[in-house]
Amino acid sequence: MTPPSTPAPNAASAPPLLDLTRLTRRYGSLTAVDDVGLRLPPGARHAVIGPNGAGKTTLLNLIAGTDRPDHGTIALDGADITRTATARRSRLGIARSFQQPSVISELSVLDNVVLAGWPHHPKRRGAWRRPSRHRLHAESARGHLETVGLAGLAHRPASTLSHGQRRMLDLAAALAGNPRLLLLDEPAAGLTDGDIGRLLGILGGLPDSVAIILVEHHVEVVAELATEVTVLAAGRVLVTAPTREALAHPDVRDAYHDPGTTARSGSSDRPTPEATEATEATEARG
Ligand SMILES: Nc1ncnc2c1ncn2[C@@H]1O[C@H](COP(=O)(O)OP(=O)(O)OP(=O)(O)O)[C@@H](O)[C@H]1O
Repeated sequence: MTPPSTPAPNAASAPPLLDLTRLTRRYGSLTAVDDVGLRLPPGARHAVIGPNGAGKTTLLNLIAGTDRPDHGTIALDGADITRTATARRSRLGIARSFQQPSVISELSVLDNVVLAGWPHHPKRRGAWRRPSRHRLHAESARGHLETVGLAGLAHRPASTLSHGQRRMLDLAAALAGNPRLLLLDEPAAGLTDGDIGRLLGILGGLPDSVAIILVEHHVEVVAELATEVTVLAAGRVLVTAPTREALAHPDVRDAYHDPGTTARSGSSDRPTPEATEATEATEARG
């Protein structure tokens, strides 16, 4: 499974898919995201890692538009979207999954995806009173359920799904908007090894037209999926580099070993043994 790492031939002249410039978000005296810059080409496979409280989720919130920066800019395809509403960003192709899967338990698995895709569907108007259009929505939703391996459970109430299945449903709902940029917040959290394997297969199989920013504590997932990694520490970019380089970077190891310099809360995600294994695995691959 080799994610796309080579930009398209005209990538040098085209604007990056996403361009973050000096992005800063403060909560009172705490600077959660501090002067962050990041450029991603279309189809990027990019991971953001860092200790608890490093600012990873806040960064995703700023990109998705559910939070606003105090300073800095966000551009999508060269257009400034810093002040663009979340719903509009979603229609422009930014989708996300959440740390806690956002699933509507009362609805069926299929209807969760239909609902998520509704605002994005070209034939959404009047679909509620036109069965043929309703069928179109259901067909594309079924396609996304197939992608995540839930097609066989389409008519089950979402409340009956396991944690791993809810995560896959959350992913199908994110895919329902046919995103160009998929923001994934700890998609492997709480998954069994088998589920993580399935997740890797699904994400690895997504087309190049979908760029991914992956926030993840499982370093082996990062090593498998990402071609480039940004390490955040106390809101700042410690390093952005190709995955193997970033995971092996001495500052990264120091940061994870010295919570006083980076982590504000807890240190459960110190990936010391995993990072070492993942780095070795990445080195072995290439
Ligand atoms: N709405 C908020 N109000 C005040 N402080 C906040 C808010 N959101 C986040 N923070 C603080 O900003 C810092 C960064 O939080 P964030 O959730 O982005 O970190 P993270 O890297 O995603 O952490 P984790 O890995 O634990 O999810 C933390 O100190 C957090 O407590």
